Amino acid sequence: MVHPEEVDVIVCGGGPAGSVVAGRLAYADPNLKVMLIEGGANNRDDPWVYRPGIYVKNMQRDGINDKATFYVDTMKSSHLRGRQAIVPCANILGGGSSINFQMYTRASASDWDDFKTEGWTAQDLLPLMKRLENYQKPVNNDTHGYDGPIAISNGGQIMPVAQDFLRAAHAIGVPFSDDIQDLNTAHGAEIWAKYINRHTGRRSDAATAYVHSVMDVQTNLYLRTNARVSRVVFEGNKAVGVAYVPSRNRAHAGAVQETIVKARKMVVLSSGTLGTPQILERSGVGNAELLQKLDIKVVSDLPGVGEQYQDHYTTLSIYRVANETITTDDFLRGVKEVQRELFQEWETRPEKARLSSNVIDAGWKIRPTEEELKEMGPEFNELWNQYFKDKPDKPVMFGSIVAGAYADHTLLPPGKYVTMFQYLEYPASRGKIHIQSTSPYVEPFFDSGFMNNKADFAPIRWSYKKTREVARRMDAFRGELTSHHPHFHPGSPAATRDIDIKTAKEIYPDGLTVGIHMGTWHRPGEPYDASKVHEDIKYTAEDDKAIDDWIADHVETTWHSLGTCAMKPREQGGVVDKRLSVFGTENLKCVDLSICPDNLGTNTYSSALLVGEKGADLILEELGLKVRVPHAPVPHAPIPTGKPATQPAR
Ligand SMILES: Cc1cc2nc3c(=O)[nH]c(=O)nc-3n(C[C@H](O)[C@H](O)[C@H](O)COP(=O)(O)OP(=O)(O)OC[C@H]3O[C@@H](n4cnc5c(N)ncnc54)[C@H](O)[C@@H]3O)c2cc1C
Repeated sequence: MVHPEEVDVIVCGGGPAGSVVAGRLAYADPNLKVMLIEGGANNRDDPWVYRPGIYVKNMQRDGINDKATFYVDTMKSSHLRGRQAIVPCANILGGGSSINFQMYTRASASDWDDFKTEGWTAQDLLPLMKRLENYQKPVNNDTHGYDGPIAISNGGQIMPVAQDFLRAAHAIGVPFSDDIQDLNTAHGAEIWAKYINRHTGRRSDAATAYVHSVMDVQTNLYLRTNARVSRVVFEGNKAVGVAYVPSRNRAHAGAVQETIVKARKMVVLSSGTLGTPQILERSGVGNAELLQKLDIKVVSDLPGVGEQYQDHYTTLSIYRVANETITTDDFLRGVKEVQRELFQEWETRPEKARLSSNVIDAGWKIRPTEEELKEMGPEFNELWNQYFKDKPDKPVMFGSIVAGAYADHTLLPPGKYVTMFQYLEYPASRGKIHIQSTSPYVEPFFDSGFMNNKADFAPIRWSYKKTREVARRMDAFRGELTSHHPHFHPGSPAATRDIDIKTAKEIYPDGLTVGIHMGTWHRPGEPYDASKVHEDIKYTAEDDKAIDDWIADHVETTWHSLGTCAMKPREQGGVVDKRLSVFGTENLKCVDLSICPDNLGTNTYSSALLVGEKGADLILEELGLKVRVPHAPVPHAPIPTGKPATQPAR
């Protein structure tokens, strides 16, 4: 079908928020013509998207995998000891939901209330939180939904180390809960749910749920992929269309070749926190000074565009576990027979398969005790008093356990591992992104801002210690992978200890060097016994410094970008109002996580969907329409047992 040159609404960017808006609008009225323009490829029936267990491959930066765009800090950062941080972002239909780790969490109620915007309190949003969910777990509260397009379950299998983690977490004072995603719990551990449909074993991505579902039953949703939106076309300050270019400029001598599509009613920017501000700036919406330097005609002077970039910060520490532990290491290493077995299992029984999981089966949200706060220094205590103290629903850190090493396995010794992720949920640091050229092919100036506020070190340091205490109390624990821990002084009682001799001998029974004495290179120990661990490790100031250096050297994105087109008053640097309309323009909205004026303590897929649902309601209201529920049936609903799941099926 040749696509029309004019439609009613154009949605730019097919991530979770854009997919919700395009799908909800098109389904609400079959006469409304909606076009969704996505920079990446179509994700439909891509087995490297819908099989949950292979998600780590999406982070390969090998020049072949182009499901992600890698934003790299333009400048070296003194806060990262001279390092440049890298923030991978989705570049595929479905956005982050096609490549993410599928971990299901939700923001705390006070996070939405803190937006201080009419219509956006947690209470206002609760019906929309329920509307989007097809929650497939038993639960004891009334905050989840059961008829929505996005499936949430425990996946095909739960690894035994998850229970080991929960028992150890309980031993250090973090209680078990059946649902810490109830919008209120800020200190507790749980079996961590996933965006996986328990009936099909497939990833629950936003494009399948909201876009393909509608395209299967209606003809008014036009999908254009591999097309990068370069700018919004204005008449005066009214958005009347967009210009897009091929995502790769490998013809026309690299020149920018634009195609224009007209929008009769509205243009919606949903290109994500790092994409949307670039489109705005190329269109003449942003800091007038910057735009004039690039010879861009100013449509609306909004200095807040591209500012206040936020993320969550991840550090990870890797532990050795007993050789009999079930982990994904051999699958990830590429052991042929293991891969064959797991792929075959998925093809025949995807709903119960080991690959129908992200193997991140347990996790926690934690807040420090009064005693722990005393050790966290003045900078964090000041932040605590302002931000956390009176909001008992805000966790300071998240943590989760992966049954395997989240690392390049060619760099690791043989054996089995678990990875402890530590996530800082409300960093005080801020970054920015701005275009450097009018060309959509030129990389922007990017400053992740990671760790540029000193207050962010203490909670990560505290959390590293907490997860280490949990690891030591797990039955499976067999030591620390020293390369993936802080470099403590070898004489310090806090120094890490690698694999014990017994476990090492099981790996290399005929090895001639197992357990040799070689100074500080090896610290083989007596077999570990978790039942004898009662005391926490004590750290000196020098040890804390080693942890802080490790944080600066290794802290990474949690891929939870938000905040660059904030919904707040214009005079405070705001970019959109409470209806998500861009200040100083007409018929132009931003609907994605760039609109968050403050951080959200959650893995952000749920929030992006929610912003999409809210945006869809606001737009439909302006168009005199109403959302139609339930949404169109999601494709790939139960795959008949025994049939290859790669067949297109409804
Ligand atoms: C690797 C990774 C792991 C993650 N893990 C989790 C997790 O386990 N759980 C969780 O809850 N969240 C996770 N997230 C976060 C979550 O996926 C994101 O918060 C969410 O996808 C953000 O949605 P969005 O719609 O705001 O933007 P995005 O998902 O960034 O979508 C923006 C879309 O716009 C497109 N685009 C960009 N520029 C243009 C342009 N100029 N023209 C046209 N299209 C454009 C992009 O290709 C993309 O498809 C993860 C994200 C990543 C990247």
